[in-house]
Amino acid sequence: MQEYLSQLPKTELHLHIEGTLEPELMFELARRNGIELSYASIEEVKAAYRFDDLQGFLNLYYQGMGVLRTRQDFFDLAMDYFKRAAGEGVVHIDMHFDPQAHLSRGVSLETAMEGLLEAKERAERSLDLSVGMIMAFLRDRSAEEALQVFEQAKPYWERLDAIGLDSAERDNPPSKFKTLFARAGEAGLRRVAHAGEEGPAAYIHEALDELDVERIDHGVRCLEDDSLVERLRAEQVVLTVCPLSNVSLKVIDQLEEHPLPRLLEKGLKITISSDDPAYFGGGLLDNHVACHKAFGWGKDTFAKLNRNALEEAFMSEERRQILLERLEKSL
Ligand SMILES: Nc1ncnc2[nH]cnc12
Ligand SMILES: [Zn+2]
Repeated sequence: MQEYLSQLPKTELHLHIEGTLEPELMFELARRNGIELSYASIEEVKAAYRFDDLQGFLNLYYQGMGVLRTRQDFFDLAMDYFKRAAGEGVVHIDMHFDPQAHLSRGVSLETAMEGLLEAKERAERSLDLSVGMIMAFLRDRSAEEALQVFEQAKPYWERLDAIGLDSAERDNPPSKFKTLFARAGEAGLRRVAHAGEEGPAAYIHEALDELDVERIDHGVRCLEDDSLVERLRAEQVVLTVCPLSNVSLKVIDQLEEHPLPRLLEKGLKITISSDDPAYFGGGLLDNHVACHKAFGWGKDTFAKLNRNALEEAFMSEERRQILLERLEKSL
């Protein structure tokens, strides 16, 4: 099965590029930029990656990305991940990135954008990988700041696929960002949002109704509301579920208890992703292998999850057709 899962062309719709920062690269970038880390060794960093909840993780995630200073750092971060992902059979990644987390520590939008865009272009030329760009906004910061950053990013709008909404979900409802999402829609951008990870099922309804998003990142708490489940099924709204992330952040106790099998049984359009692979114990292939072990899923289920992801990915129709055909041949 491991071999089948390795060669299966896999598509990831939910990945934070800053969450791919492996401790080894963190140390290298710290050295390059003359930054003193609060960790003495790579082992110490890894030992710190035990979280009680989303906020516990976010504190380390924002701290870790402090080593990213130059355009080259952003390029290296992304390229490092793209190579690893392509090496394990990932053919497409829709990548979130968090400009506000860099602006707030004095790193310009241009520095982050130029480094990430260069890595995307290099990967698309030199690896068998396509990359979608999702500019994410931090929901625990103000709506005014988000709008201001979105306007500042105008020179890059045509190179973005979508905007997203992430960071601390509790008490930061989607409706807070209604104006931003309307503005992004007018600018021709697609929209996605994290909802129903730690926040209530009502936030999923709200993201659909008030932000007009086309997919929900996580969404696992939809099961608390039968009418919502029925709506997600009828509209075939894609959920980008992140199994290892949910275990790491204690959204669920253990993978065997994850609602994924129930979500599939209910006929929802499910995909799986790695979220922040450097922090949550593995990339997209590891998530596949863990689900196989926990749920006993066979080839058909994994084919379906990746077909779903390919159908919804931010990529050209030409590449989608090529990859869909390749997926069918790999079965
Ligand atoms: N799992 C997650 N939820 C919310 N915001 C995030 N930013 C990075 N990973 C995240
Ligand atoms: Zn996420």
